[in-house]
Amino acid sequence: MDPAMDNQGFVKRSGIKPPSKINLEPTSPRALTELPPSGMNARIAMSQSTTATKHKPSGLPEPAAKRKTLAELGGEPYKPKIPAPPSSRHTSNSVKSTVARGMSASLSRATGNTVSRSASASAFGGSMGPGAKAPVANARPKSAYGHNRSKSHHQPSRPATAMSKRAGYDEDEEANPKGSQPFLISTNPKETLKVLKKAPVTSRARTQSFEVTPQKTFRISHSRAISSPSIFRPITPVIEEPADFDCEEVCANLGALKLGVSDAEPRESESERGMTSGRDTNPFLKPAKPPSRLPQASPVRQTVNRTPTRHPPSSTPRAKRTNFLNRFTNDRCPDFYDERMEAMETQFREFTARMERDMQQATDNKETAQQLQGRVAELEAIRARLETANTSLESDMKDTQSCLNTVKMELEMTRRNHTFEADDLRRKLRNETEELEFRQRKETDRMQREKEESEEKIVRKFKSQIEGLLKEHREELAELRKQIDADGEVERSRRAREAQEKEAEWGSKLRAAGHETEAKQRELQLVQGELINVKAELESTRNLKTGLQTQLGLATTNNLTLEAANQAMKEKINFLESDSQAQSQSFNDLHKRMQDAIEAAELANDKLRQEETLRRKLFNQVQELKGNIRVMCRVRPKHDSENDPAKISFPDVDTDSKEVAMLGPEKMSATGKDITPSYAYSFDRVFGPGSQNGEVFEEISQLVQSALDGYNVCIFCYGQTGAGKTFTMSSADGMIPRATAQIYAEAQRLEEKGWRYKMEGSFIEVYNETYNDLLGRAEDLDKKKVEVRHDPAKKQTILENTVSVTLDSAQRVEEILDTADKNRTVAATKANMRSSRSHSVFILKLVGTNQITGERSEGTLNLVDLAGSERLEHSKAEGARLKETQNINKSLSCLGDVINALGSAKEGTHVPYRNSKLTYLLQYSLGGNSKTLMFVMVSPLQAHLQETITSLKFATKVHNTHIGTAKKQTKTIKDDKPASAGAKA
Ligand SMILES: Nc1ncnc2c1ncn2[C@@H]1O[C@H](COP(=O)(O)OP(=O)(O)OP(=O)(O)O)[C@@H](O)[C@H]1O
Repeated sequence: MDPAMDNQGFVKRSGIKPPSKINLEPTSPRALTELPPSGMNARIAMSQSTTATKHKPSGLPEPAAKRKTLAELGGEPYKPKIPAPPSSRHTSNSVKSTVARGMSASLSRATGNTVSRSASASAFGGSMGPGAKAPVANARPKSAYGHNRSKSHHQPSRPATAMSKRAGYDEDEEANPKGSQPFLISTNPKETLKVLKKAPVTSRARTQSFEVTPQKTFRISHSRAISSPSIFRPITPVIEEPADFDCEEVCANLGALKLGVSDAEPRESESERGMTSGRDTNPFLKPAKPPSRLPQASPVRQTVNRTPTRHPPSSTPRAKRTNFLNRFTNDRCPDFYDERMEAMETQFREFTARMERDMQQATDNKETAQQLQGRVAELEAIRARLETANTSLESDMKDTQSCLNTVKMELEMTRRNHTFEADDLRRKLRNETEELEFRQRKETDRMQREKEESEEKIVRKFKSQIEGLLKEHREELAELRKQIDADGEVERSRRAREAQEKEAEWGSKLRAAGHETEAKQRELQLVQGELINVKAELESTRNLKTGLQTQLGLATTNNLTLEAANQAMKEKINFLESDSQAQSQSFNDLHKRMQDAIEAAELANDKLRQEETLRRKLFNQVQELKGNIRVMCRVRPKHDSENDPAKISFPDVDTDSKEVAMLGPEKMSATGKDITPSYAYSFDRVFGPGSQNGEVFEEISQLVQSALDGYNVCIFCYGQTGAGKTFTMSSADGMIPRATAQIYAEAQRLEEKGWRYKMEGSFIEVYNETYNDLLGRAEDLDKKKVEVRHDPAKKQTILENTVSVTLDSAQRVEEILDTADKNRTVAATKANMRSSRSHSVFILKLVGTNQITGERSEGTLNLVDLAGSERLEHSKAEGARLKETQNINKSLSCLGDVINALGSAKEGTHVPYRNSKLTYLLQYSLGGNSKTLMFVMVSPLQAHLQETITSLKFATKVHNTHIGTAKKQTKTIKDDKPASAGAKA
């Protein structure tokens, strides 16, 4: 990793400010490494350009780039070199490379022109010392100069110049018998002097001067025209001497020539101008002034004056040559010599001054280097400190990490404890709610009893009062009758007495009339005539008497009646006059009490209705508290024919009956011990093998009640084949008949509270992902296409092409079950074992209306007997069985997915109801608006243990799912619209 990045990270963590990047750079080993010569120039250029912008933390001067001198390259100990001025560093470098190239080229030429490039390099090395490399790498291969140099490398030989031919200097050949031998000149003056001292000088040579221009010319020139051919044959240019070469003219020209100053690029000129350009192109004949193309830096010029005093004795050919040259020069060009000497001295002084400056700068550089080393040491110390801090931070981080892990573990523990506590609380809540429910039920029963008792009491009381009143009235009437009878008797006897008196009166009258008649009879005779008259008169009198008697009788009767009536009226009047107040008071009281009793009965009824509503509400709240998805487990008993029972225990059978534990087969543990794995599961209720259907139904009866109250309820049995699903759900005393019987009884009971229920039942089978109507005709079973549609607005499922039976009596349920059973039996004969290979769904729609309260409720009860789950590898099913098993497993898995999705508790989560026909059919009976109860059926056999554990795991997953709060589907009657349904039976 980049240390700077490291440091930044460290700063963030520790707050210690790291040194700046620039500050660190010198500490890096690379910064301290010497660059190879080929990289020098680039480095210098870079440092020059970047130092201006870089931050200098210590304020130290930028150390001068250390460059190897040629002497260093040659393996000599370091000596301060004359540095070029900063602005001309690049140029100096190129000068060096040019020098090197020039030298090696010259060498190539000098050694018979057959030396290869490597040979020239080795020659350079030989000259400069071991280990030195020719700086060819620095050369630009495509530069014009380089190109020309390359050309010159391959030149087979330097052609002999006309001048040399013409002059025919034997001395030259003598001094340098192998031809012209150029000297290799170093930029190091001492080196140069050394070379020059060793050089053989002819007696004729007076002055050999050479110059080093900063650009790329390194030239040794000598006055060839006036000296005998010397060893200082010019490297360049090769001059084509004109045919009329005149020594005098050359001297004259030399007078104008400032020796040591020449064309900056003679070689280029040479190549450009060609070797035959004549005198005009000869640089020696040009005025010697620095060309404008030269770099701004003044060229380093090294001039060695080889004065005669330093020459060897004149007896040597070299001395002779020198003397000759001096003499010649002094004789011919004294001014030029003086000027030249002066110039040389000036240059020497300049050179010395520059040497001193360079020495001073070297010393400064050393100091700077030392300071930098100190800085490097400081930075190293900082780095060490930072590393220590980093290490401590890392250890801190590890500690923090371990703390974090501990905290995480604690958090996990707390969470687990919390879950346990929540479970406990939930269980406690459930127990409490159950207790509450129980109390509430008891309270309701008690109130009901009290109400009935009070009603009975009131009725009894009223009855006795009415009876008392009636008795009183009867007695009064009897008395009145007796009195009337007695009065009638007295009247009758009086009337009879009156009649007897009248009779007696009329009898005496009759007797007197008879006496008179006898007297008169005599007289009759006398008066027989008169008698007949009298007889007639008598007859008429008799008639009158009869008439009178009849009139009397009538009058007597009338009189009696009138008297009786009169008497009754009189008595009545008397009676009424005496008791009317008390009687009316009594009647009023009686009426009032009756009114009160009726009002009390009304109030009691109202209260009862309110309590019924409250009971429903409380009941459903209790159901909600119990959870909208509840799971119960039932273990069927072992049949006599079955062997090898599984080890199943019920740890809390005496208390809650909510746990079941299975013991797995014995296993050998890693430590070599026999261990028996135990699998414990907890549900809302666990029924052992001894439980009866009635006991099971008691637990679910409340849910069935919810369907009447307007909820969608779904009860399904899940488990492997033969675990007891059908026995629990559809046997003669299973959940379906019990549920329908309860619903019917409850609907009857609710009638007195104003509820009228309409109940319609359907029985659908899902076999191989197709719907079949189990209440239709057996022959249509596989022909009729049953359609299931949904009404999302009403959240209702509509079955088309199915028979739905109205439950108008308890017997209808039995009929439904019989028909369904028959159809399944038919199907079972058609397809082997179909009954256990299909899902059967009994759907009971309950629509209730209350005319008194105006309420309406729509609930559905779904009782589902699922097909037995089976593992394919276990069943080894093939063909049709394989397809059945695959369809069963698919639909059961879809059921699991639906419950999972419902439990994800995210609003808008997609619930995959459409993935199977079963879940599609139960869409509105599973989920938010419904209450679900799952029975997981368990086989008691060891052979089914694995399948049992799988079923129990699935059930546990369902048990841990929370599917939201169910909503009651109630409306007022105004909103009532008939629910659509399938074909009616
Ligand atoms: N609780 C129980 N008490 C007595 N017998 C039972 C009980 N449960 C189941 N059985 C008997 O076990 C046998 C298998 O039961 P059942 O047919 O109900 O299983 P199933 O799970 O419905 O099987 P399938 O998935 O094949 O329909 C039947 O003979 C049934 O009478």
